[in-house]
Amino acid sequence: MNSLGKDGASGGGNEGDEGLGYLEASGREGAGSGSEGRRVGVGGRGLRRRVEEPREPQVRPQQRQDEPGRADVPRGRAGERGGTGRSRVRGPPADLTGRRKGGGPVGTRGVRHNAGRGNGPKIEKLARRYAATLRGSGGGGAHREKGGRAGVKVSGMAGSGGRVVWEGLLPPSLCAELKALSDLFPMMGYRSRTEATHVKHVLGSNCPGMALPLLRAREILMEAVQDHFSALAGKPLYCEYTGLMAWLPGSKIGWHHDSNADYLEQRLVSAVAYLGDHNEDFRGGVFEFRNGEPREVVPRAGTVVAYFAGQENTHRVRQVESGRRVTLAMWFTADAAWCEDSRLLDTFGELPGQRAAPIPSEMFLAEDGVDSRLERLSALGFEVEERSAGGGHVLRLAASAEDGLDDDEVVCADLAECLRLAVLHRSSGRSVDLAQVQRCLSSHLRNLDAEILAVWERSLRLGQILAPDEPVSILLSPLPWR
Ligand SMILES: O=C(O)CCC(=O)C(=O)O
Ligand SMILES: [Fe+2]
Repeated sequence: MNSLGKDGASGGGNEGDEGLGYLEASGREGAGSGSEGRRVGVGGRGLRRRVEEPREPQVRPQQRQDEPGRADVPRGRAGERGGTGRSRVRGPPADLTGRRKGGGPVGTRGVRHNAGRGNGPKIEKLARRYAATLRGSGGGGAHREKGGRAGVKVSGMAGSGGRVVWEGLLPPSLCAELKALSDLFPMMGYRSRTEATHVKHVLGSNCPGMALPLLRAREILMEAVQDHFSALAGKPLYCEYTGLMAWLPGSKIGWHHDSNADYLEQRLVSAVAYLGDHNEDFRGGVFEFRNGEPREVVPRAGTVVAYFAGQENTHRVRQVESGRRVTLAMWFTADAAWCEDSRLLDTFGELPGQRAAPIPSEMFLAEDGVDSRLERLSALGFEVEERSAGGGHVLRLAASAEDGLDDDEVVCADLAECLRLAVLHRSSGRSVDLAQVQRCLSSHLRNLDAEILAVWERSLRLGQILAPDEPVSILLSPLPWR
């Protein structure tokens, strides 16, 4: 059993999970090739394929006993995701996907990660560092906060059991990078009409360098949470889960607290960073506590809400009406056995990317069979055609009347490359042709991957691999064509 298998947003897992099976899976991107070339983009109805049972556990639904949202969310209805009126790309009907087999939440009380495997000394080092943080905080996290983080506004601490809102904790450029990253890895989330991008998905992809901004943001949140909550909890905290979440139209979550199931009981503190702005990037999706102050958190890029994961912080997220609400969700634990760093280190060893294998397509299929990458491509205004001869995909930016530009197309190795080019093209503007983007991106990615290998070698601890002021950019930095 791969220890990382007991992972996922639910933090629990299923008996019999194969762990990070996708890292060893042989399934190629674009399975189903060999058929005639066909459109799979806008209006192409997605890639129809019979789906193998996934070896990677789907990120499981967090079982919320007290969540009205779960029962009334209809699952598996084709064409239901989104609802923004944009053109839809549909995949095979739900009965062909079979992808949730064995993926439901299973109580795993007593199941623990084999976190110490090969990492005993590293964990001790971590614990020592956390203990030092705790001592350094002078027993008053809140006090430090007030004088602390330059430019960060703090609210909501008084009498709220440690509940805190940091405004401007993540810089806008980092939020933009993370939103782009969420566009690039839109794997199915642990809740209906959501997408999730866990740090392991990025490290295990063929571009581990893209994990840099995620690790940087993880570090910023981790430090803030440790400063504030370790002292309040009276014990050191470890990061237990780090993932980007994209909430699509129709998604919501009813009243719940974040440690409300057997397999979530290790969770002590929750932190959610908002990466986009309410009423600009999306409508709806306001966060609300049932009691106490602050009662409501209106998402703004860079704002972080953090709170103890117990019942005293029962909360909900109101339905997202339109757009894409992207967050960075992190949970923290006092139980070293659940430390995410050690699970990632177990899986990737000293050098991420060395065990990289394509993430199987099943992980991108929603309950209604929609391939989320195709949906993203469609939303960005691209079509994809799967080629029969020589494999690969043709990525096509359809000219629209407003652009006054010709159709532009390029051949990509797989859907992951299609998405990278599409996202980057969007961020660089339509005057750039796709072939130029492709040329620049491939050298940029080589450099990035070399960079992450270098920083990984410099430190064993994930959260320390980036110097605090090191600029991090995967897509949105000035690239050669600008
Ligand atoms: O995205 C948010 O604002 C909170 C999400 C949440 O409550 C959860 O994932 O448990
Ligand atoms: Fe929650």
